[in-house]
Amino acid sequence: MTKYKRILLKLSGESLMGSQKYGIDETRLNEYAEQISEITKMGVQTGIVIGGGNIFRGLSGSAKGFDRVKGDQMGMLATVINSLALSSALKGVGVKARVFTSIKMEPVGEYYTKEKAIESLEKGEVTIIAGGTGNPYFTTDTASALRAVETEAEIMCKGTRVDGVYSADPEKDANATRFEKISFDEVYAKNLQVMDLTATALCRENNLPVLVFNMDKKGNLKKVISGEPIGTIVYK
Ligand SMILES: Nc1ncnc2c1ncn2[C@@H]1O[C@H](COP(=O)(O)OP(=O)(O)O)[C@@H](O)[C@H]1O
Ligand SMILES: O=c1ccn([C@@H]2O[C@H](COP(=O)(O)OP(=O)(O)O)[C@@H](O)[C@H]2O)c(=O)[nH]1
Repeated sequence: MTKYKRILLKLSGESLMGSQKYGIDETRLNEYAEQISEITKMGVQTGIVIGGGNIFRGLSGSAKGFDRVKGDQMGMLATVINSLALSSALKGVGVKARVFTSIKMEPVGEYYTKEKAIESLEKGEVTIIAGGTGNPYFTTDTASALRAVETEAEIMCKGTRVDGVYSADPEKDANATRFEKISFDEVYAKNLQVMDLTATALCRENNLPVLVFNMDKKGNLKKVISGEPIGTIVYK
């Protein structure tokens, strides 16, 4: 028995770098594919939105003098590169995956519509939605929240490289403590930076819970789906 029938999994682009300084670490990519394969065997309908921070971030581009909109478009294209890499790794472990893009670029991926994505989920295909929201000034966390709500996922599972939501950034503060659960209002009041405010607001308004967990530990995704107490649940 699984706890969820349909999820939206957000994967961090930055985590895909693994031990590298840039780009895609194949070992990490294959580990992700294995973990996703495990849960598809359990029958969970899985939508995926993946970031692009391992390749390009619009904000860091504009800090170097890039036009922000062009930089964000480069960032969105980076998420397409990661999505193609993930679909190929999934194929390698025998999992059927389909890539949709929020910006028209057939035949790289099919142009996204809610209906086509749900059809793909219902067929049991891993449904990867690339290209962020298609708009600049947003993040892939916001794209994940949006696609989760649109495709009627029960939960957004945010796979990161930390064990959940902490009282402070655990990568910077060794005394930070982890919450087992926390409300969107508290995340906002305490100014916790685990997800941007646009994404947080979208989840809160649509009553979409978010589970933040460490995707870099093998077997964790299966634990999430089995309902084991892991990570932090953010709720309304
Ligand atoms: N209060 C917090 N709790 C957990 N993580 C936090 C917090 N504040 C900042 N972070 C950072 O957020 C990151 C998780 O977000 P994620 O979207 O996966 O990363 P990125 O934006 O680097 O791709 C963690 O690696 C952590 O450093
Ligand atoms: O709807 C979106 C999603 C992403 N981006 C751009 O794509 C980059 C990569 O996404 P993100 O930083 O969210 O990826 P992650 O942190 O998950 O690696 C961002 O910096 C933005 O420049 C965007 O413009 N609109």
